[in-house]
Amino acid sequence: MPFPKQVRLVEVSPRDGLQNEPSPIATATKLELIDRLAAAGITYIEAASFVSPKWVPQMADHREVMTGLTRRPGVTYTALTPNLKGLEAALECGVEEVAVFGAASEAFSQKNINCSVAESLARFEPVLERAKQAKVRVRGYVSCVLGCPYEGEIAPAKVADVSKALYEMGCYEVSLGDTIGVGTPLAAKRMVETVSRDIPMGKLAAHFHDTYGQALANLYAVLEEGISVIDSSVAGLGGCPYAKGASGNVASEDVVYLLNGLGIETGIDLNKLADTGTWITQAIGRPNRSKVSVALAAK
Ligand SMILES: CC(C)(COP(=O)([O-])OP(=O)([O-])OC[C@H]1O[C@@H](n2cnc3c(N)ncnc32)[C@H](O)[C@@H]1OP(=O)([O-])[O-])[C@@H](O)C(=O)NCCC(=O)NCCSC(=O)C[C@@](C)(O)CC(=O)[O-]
Repeated sequence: MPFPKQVRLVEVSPRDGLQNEPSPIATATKLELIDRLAAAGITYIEAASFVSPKWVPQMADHREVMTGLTRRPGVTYTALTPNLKGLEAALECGVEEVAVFGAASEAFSQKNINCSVAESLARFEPVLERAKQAKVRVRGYVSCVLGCPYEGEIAPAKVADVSKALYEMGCYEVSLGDTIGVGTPLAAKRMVETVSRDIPMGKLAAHFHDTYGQALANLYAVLEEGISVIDSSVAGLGGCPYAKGASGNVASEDVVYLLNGLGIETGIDLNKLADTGTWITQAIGRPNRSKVSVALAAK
């Protein structure tokens, strides 16, 4: 299949990128990050997470983040909502889109959201219904699509089952998460090919972590399959608190550089994005894991 002409980047750094940070990050820093990302041309930003502050303390300021945003036209600001409680709180903050998050692994589902995969799907149904009433779109995540920190290998058929359930429930897009970044290109290709038997390719997104340095190769493989939505995180920030060994998401700057080289449009200003990566890593005292950002800064 030819590469897509355009790719939409879903920037997850304010949520996935920061959620695992042990020291509190000021709300003002999060807001500045979100605004700098939008100024660089990112049109879809996952800004916060309406989860329990006991589980993920770094996301405890979700209300302040969602209500403190400077909303730029053409940019969607979204948040994770694992249950009705989270959705109601997000709606109060005027959120226009949310995401539910499930897993293809039973053990990960228990560790991450304290319920089985079947229970999670039952929990998401009223979230989807309420969101529909409120005219709020819902994205679905599936974690551990290429491996689980507790169960090891995950069958593509299991990924397809959970993805199909989310899609049929009303999620407009399903994001396939290699939570611990263990995937390799052939496995990524086969997984996407299996899931796309039930869900149109245009409704799938790739959410790859770079723990084993394979994320860009895996993205290239699934772009060839027709994937046209990619989740990424500036400076490669990221990691899930409930996935031991999970490191950062693929760096947005590296993805944009790859896509530019392939002649695929994103509408993103790479230099501004790289500056944002340099700024946030300095602000929170983390190494910049984007090779492109580091290379551009050294020029
Ligand atoms: C899902 C729950 C809440 C279930 O947690 P639970 O303990 O089973 O829930 P509960 O309904 O029994 O409630 C327990 C307490 O949590 C509160 N509570 C209940 N719901 C909420 C809420 N929405 N917001 C705020 N508070 C909430 C509730 O009010 C109560 O408070 P208490 O009475 O003890 O004071 C919990 O397990 C949780 O918050 N987990 C967080 C998981 C998480 O955020 N993980 C990281 C994101 S997922 C990810 O990173 C993967 C992804 C998406 O990036 C893709 C990939 O890479 O694979």
